Amino acid sequence: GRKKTMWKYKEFMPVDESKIVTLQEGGTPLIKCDNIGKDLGVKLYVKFEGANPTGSFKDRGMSVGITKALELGVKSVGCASTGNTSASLAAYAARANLDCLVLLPHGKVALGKLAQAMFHGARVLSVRGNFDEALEAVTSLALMGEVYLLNSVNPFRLEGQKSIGFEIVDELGWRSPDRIILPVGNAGNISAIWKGISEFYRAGFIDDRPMMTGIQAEGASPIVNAFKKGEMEIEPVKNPETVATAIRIGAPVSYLKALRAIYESEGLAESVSDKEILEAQKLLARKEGVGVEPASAASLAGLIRLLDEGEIDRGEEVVCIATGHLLKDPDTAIRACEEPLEVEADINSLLDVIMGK
Ligand SMILES: Cc1ncc(COP(=O)(O)O)c(/C=C/C(=O)C(=O)O)c1O
Repeated sequence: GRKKTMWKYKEFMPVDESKIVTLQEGGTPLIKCDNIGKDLGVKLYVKFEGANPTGSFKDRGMSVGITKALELGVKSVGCASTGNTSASLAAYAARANLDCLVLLPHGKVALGKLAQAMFHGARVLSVRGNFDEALEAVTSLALMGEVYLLNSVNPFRLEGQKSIGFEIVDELGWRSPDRIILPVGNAGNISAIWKGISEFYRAGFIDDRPMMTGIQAEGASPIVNAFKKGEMEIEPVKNPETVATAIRIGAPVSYLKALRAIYESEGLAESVSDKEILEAQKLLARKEGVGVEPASAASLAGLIRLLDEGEIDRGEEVVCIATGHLLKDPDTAIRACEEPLEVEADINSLLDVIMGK
């Protein structure tokens, strides 16, 4: 049978099947997390998107996006990125033999992602500004026809990412969990997952839909602010700040789709502190063996916060989307730990250390 990839659902993808650019993305693990779930009193699953070819959910959207780029005959692709989009675009562009230009916010990109964008051969520009300013700049370039824009403002990206929703309901036995919780930055992913699940709902494959719950970092939470006021317009955050650099975004391009997904699904939006994010990141790694980058842990941090606030009921079945692999941001991981102790290689020195002398 066909390898477990997102292309199991190719009939729902808007691409000509013959020339798909793929690294066998998708088909990621849905990991039951009873250790943490029991403590919290919920039935907890983690959808581990770190298992994708370049280590984040972006690969799903890039596979469709680059396939369409070839269909459209473009020669060069581009994006602005907090890191993972650029890593994924660089890899898929290389595979499709397309030139690739990425604009990254200077000094604010996690090491693993920067290494990937550079090593896969993208032309990397380090922009003196934040992600939002970089996105504005690359969008102008795209409007001049210099590059084909593959940020999540490009609908083909969402057509790939909606497969996260397909896989969750398929794996649960053709039914929805009570709630899907995920980190929200530029807000493409929450919109895409809601779209996918709604397509299966309208096709009659499932007869219920989950509550979509978006989590942002306190220093970068324009969508949460709008949700709490019941509004459909956002106030962009001028200088977004968070240790979770993947979601250090102040003017999310897909905010309207995201708010619609949250309201339509009777979901929620909440923000969490950097401290809560880093604690949740460690909890996943040390209680479940699931290694995720900081932004991905925002989904668990949000679950904990919302349970404490009584916004989420004990006993709910919840899927947290872990959007990127731990290795993406090794600096933050190492900074959160004790310095390794240096020892001599001889047994006596080791025994001294092990015996706590
Ligand atoms: C690990 C991780 N978790 C969550 C998000 C937020 O998803 P969206 O709400 O769909 O933006 C991102 C986004 C990254 C970029 O926007 C980029 O790479 O330019 C991410 O890398």
